[in-house]
Amino acid sequence: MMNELFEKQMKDILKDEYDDFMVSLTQPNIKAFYLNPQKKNVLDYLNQEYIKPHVVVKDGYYFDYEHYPLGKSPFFACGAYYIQEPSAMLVSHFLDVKEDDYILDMCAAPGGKTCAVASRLSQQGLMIANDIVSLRAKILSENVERFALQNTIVTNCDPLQLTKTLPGFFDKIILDAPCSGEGMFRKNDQAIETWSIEKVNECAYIQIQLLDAAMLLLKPGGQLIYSTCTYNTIENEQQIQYLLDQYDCSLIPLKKSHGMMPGIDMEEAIRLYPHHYQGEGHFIALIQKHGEAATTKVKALKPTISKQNQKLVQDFYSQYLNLKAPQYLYDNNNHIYALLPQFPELKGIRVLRNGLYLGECKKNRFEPSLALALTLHHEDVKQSYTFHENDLKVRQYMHGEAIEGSNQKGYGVIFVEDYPLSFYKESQHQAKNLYPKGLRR
Ligand SMILES: C[S@@+](CC[C@H](N)C(=O)[O-])C[C@H]1O[C@@H](n2cnc3c(N)ncnc32)[C@H](O)[C@@H]1O
Repeated sequence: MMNELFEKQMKDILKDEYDDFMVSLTQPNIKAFYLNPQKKNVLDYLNQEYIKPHVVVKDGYYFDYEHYPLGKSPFFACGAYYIQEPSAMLVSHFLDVKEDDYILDMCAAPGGKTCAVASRLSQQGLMIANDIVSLRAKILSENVERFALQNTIVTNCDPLQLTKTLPGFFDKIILDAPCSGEGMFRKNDQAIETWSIEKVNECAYIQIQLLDAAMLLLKPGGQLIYSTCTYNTIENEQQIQYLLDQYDCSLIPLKKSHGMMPGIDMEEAIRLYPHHYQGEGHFIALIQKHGEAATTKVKALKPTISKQNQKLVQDFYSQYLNLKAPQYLYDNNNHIYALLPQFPELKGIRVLRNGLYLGECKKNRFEPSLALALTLHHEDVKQSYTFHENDLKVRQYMHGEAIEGSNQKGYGVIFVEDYPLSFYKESQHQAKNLYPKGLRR
């Protein structure tokens, strides 16, 4: 049952379009995905019959999830694509990403925008993806791993904490704010049930704190993209107006097409309604912070690793990979990460992932991680098994079974077509399963 206050609000906003809007809420929602630019030729392996290019997002596609459940394909587990709602995709689409930008995704879980944007950055760029809720930050971290991102740090904190450590540090900030979720009513019945005007006001209060924090964290000359999946003006245009009144900044106009509507008395912003645009409800605004860009110096995170653990990692690389071990290693209680030199020290902040997690040193050996496997190519590994997408062995492996082997003893990688799925460990003609228990199905 729709809330009467919500209905009145939507009538005020939409006027004679209100009935069309209500009809659109009874129609099925639309699923979409975008390709991982780090994984080549993925489209060649997908069934074109069930996918259709997104109207504006490069490498974005709609798909027929009833007939083609892409979330269940092993390609999904290989990080070949990310499944994301087609309106949400526009946020990263409208952010002008430079390869070496330093970017913060303040409210990042489960990671739809983080993965889209960080996969467009080079190894000189940096993404810090944060979420305040620890369980959600963990899911974010798993998605960052699946997408094979090496330039990304995952944190779990109140973004206000970051303002002390990294003021004026970021070229771009994504603030996909927690909101009252009116735009999700078609997708999620719970969103309807939990809506109230009190919730709108609570969200607006948190959004203001986050916007103030974002302005502190942003470099002069940097850009902030703000989005919500809700329709009321309190959480949208009024928040942007607050920024324009309080800070030296302006709106960058977003190009509208395919039924994207302007903000209310705010032409530069975008409103998405399901009766106009193929996707759920959304609001997006892009803000330019004025001022001369200056480089903020922050303390870099120092690589630290014992000689013994470094040797274990190097021995693993020379024995099993055709790659040199990464230069900057960081040892957190025998869990080894590959840092990039631009990673800042984040004292007092809960960090879940400091760049690429390589694996664990234990009992005088190095055990490689899934995260490392997911970054590899055929030519990077000394031994491997490659299967077609529909090969029963892939299903068996993902289920946790060992598979019959014919390679040398030791570690290798299972590939599904061109994409790594997991390490295995061979002994006695068996490729033992190293697919993490939590992911088996
Ligand atoms: C709309 S969702 C983000 C979706 C995400 N950007 C994506 O594209 O996958 C909002 C997120 O904000 C988080 N959140 C709520 N309050 C927050 C706060 N004060 N600081 C940071 N994150 C917060 C929630 O846990 C939730 O994961």
